[in-house]
Amino acid sequence: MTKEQYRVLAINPGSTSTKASIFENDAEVWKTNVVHAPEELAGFETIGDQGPFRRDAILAAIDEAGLDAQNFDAVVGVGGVGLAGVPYGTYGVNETMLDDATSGKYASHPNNLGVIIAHEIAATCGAQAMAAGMASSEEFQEVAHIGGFAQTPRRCCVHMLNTKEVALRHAAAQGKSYKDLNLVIAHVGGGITVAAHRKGMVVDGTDGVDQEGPMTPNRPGTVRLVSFMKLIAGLTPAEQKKLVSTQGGFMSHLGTSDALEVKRMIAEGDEYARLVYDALLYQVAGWIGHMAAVLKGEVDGVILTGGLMNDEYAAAYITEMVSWIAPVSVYPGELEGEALAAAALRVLRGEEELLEYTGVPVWSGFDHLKRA
Ligand SMILES: Nc1ncnc2c1ncn2[C@@H]1O[C@H](COP(=O)(O)OP(=O)(O)OP(=O)(O)O)[C@@H](O)[C@H]1O
Ligand SMILES: CCCC(=O)O
Repeated sequence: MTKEQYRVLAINPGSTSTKASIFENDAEVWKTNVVHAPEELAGFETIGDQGPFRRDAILAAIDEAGLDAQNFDAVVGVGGVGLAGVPYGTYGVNETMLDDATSGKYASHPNNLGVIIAHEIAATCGAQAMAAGMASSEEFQEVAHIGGFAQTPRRCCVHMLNTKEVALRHAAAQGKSYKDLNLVIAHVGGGITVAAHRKGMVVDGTDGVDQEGPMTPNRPGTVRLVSFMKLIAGLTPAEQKKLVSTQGGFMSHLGTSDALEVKRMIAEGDEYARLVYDALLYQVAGWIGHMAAVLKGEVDGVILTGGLMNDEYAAAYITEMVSWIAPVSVYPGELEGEALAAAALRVLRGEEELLEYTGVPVWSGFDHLKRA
């Protein structure tokens, strides 16, 4: 039986902070972004070890706000990048999912803590634990899976949660359905991904974690491989991992991953900072062109979203380069809390089925095409 009012807690752990929001039906009544100092996180050996610390930080923030941390109908965590490539949707958190998120079998990323924390908090209050917004959800067309080595297939690792929510709202504002439109959507934030959404399916997209696509504030994106091999020669695996996941992009060129700091440098007349800032935007525009080709030029709109799109200069720079493709719409920031709550509410209201996570990816390779 459906209720008139649902209360949902949404949890979204990122690399340096944990975002949480409480929704009463569609209204966000409280939100927080608990920032974790690097020295606090440095004390944990694995990302999984950070779970209790981040969970307690959220519960303390709810308590400090004088709110009830118990009476939830659902606690929903971001599915993120660390789960199997299952169809996009909203899933009940089960043991298989917890095992995959904990082991880092598919990817070890702070997002993995979303479903773990959701499960723990839901268990204390009899709420349904859910996972939504899996970046790893598999919708690629088959040709997009081929990588440059047989051993390195391409896979989906796109900012699904924010970009699909933005696309749903963009379509609705035009009196259309997301499933009617062909869109190229660039999420330009702390991480950056660019994807081709064909009639509601992400048929191709850059990989935000495996380093493909534009450079980001702290990651390299696609790099020249032979030069890269020279760069990492002599580094340990741990040093290599740190280099590619935190030391690229603005960080490599300018010593900061904060785009606002880069803008301050530019305002003080730093010409190199200007060039590097422009280069990130130039690379985003280039990948938008790539995804327009994936859609064979049949593009109804280009959408720019993410934190960096708060900067009018940045949005205008990309728009100038890609507006020949299709009309460009800018949705600065992100709607991830809203997207998580909306996913949970659709299930609670009976509008959408709560899916069962099997841990079995829908795409598992090309064996069915290979000759014996
Ligand atoms: N007005 C602005 N101008 C330029 N950059 C901005 C502005 N506001 C925020 N940013 C930048 O946006 C980035 C953060 O974006 P966002 O909040 O989308 O990232 P995130 O949530 O940490 O990661 P992700 O985008 O991968 O989910 C930071 O680099 C921040 O400096
Ligand atoms: C989907 C990519 C997430 C990230 O950039 O960390």
